[in-house]
Amino acid sequence: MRFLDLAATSAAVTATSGRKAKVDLLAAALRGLGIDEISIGAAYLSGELRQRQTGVGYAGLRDLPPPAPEPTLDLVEVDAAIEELAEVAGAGSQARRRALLAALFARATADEQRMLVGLFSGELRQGAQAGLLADAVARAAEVPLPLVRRALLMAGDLRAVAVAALTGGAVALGEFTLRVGRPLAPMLAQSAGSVDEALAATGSPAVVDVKLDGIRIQVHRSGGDIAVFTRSLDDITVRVPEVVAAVRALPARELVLDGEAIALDAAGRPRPFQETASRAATRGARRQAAGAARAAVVASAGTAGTAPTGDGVAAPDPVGATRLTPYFFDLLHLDGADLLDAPGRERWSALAATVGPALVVGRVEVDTAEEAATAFAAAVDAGQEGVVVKAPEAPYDAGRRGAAWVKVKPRHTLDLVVLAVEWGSGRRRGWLSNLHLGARDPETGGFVMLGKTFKGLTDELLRWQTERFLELAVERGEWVVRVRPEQVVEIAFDGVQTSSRYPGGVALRFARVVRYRADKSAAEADTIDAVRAIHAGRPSQ
Ligand SMILES: Nc1ncnc2c1ncn2[C@@H]1O[C@H](COP(=O)(O)OP(=O)(O)OP(=O)(O)O)[C@@H](O)[C@H]1O
Repeated sequence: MRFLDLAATSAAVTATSGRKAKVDLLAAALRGLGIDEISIGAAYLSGELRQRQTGVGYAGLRDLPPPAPEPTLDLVEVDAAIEELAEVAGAGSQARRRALLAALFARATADEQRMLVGLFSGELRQGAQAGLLADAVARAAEVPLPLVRRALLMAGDLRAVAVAALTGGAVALGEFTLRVGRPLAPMLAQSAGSVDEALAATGSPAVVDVKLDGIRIQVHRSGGDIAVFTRSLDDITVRVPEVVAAVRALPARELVLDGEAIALDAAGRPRPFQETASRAATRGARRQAAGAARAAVVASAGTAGTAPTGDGVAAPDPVGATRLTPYFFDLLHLDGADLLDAPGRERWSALAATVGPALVVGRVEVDTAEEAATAFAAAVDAGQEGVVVKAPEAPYDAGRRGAAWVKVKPRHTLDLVVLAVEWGSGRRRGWLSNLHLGARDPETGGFVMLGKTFKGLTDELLRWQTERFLELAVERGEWVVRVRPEQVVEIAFDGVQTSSRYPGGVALRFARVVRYRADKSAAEADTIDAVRAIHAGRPSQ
């Protein structure tokens, strides 16, 4: 396929507002791809390059050569040129990279150049696009959408799924099953303002789990090989040897466990979240592609105290003063048996029998709202973040945010995306301070602004965010710096009010920063629908 045709599709998708029309455009483009172009085309249509690192940043995209008058590039050529660029290393690499980039851009027409800039800068990478593309793959391959979604959750890799669907149809998609060692998208929770609301969503009886404010861990064990993945499927095995050691001691050969790792003080109460988070420090860690993740489980993880690096050299002890304790709340695989579709109660019995009472989260079964309220109060008194109310019989819905898990915290929080930042004044002069906050709009793939805040920012956060947002800057005005919508921030607020000031018609009351979320991408931020649900007093997605 000509690169120009793909660029035209991408531009048309952006310019079209209806979801169905977008999916139609994407499906038509997918159908037009040759076998060796599917992986490349699927990546470009979701706004990504196939190469994770190219060494080309914003600065490298200035001063490009004038566009070519006629289109000559095809997809495979563009991908090969970028591959060559990505492989440049060693002395003189910057100049060589610049020359290769200039050569590629000189062959591209104006529309093609725009597409290339979007791909290199990451501006085309929008969460909703990946969702649309799953629909488009189903349409183009004429297979049921749930099959594509399921394969995607198991593989975590849209390109592989697109290739399978378009070349082997439903049969090939069926081969993406749970594989020990390959991380799968974790099940997510809806959010409610009270335990009553949560119970209304799950039904009674329900189980009420303590919600630990640590880091989500998905632990895969195959014999002596153990790998630990975060919520965003980053491999953090070498960073958490104490988790590896705990799982190594369990009496099972093959396991996939879901849980939370948390730092506790001597009295068993949670230490501040930042301490736990610093141990995982996933920012910059690369998301594991399916293949790399498989390799990770093969590279046997170390025992507590030392952390072998990839080449077998012992790295300094990552545990330091902050020891993490794992607590598990789900079991997805046990010694050859997949448990994803088994009822929650069965998964819990198998989990408790395998890991023992010391390593499971606190859970009680409740029949009434009063019992649930008591469990909630006990969790909060113990210094925990809240509870997750769960429907006891529900299957494990990988990657879904259904009504079977509903979290309740004593205060509202949302994970929003920073759209722009204002320069501070007075004591904050010279620092980027007031954040413009946006919720994700799954319909358009864009973001809807909900308000601004500069509250809750420590000096350390101000320093960090000034550096971070200058990195993400796309337009530097005198007062406001517009940024690429990539940084997720957790915001606490007192309520949602109707507002004529902001485009979504709603605004947050007393928004303040809780923390930056390095473990979430903008595609996973909360949606405008979730904000509207809070406004209307319903559990939200
Ligand atoms: N007992 C538990 N059961 C399920 N999830 C739990 C439990 N304890 C802590 N958690 C954490 O709560 C999260 C559930 O909320 P959600 O799926 O919305 O993810 P999230 O957006 O990361 O949530 P949050 O920011 O509230 O932690 C899980 O990702 C997990 O990390």
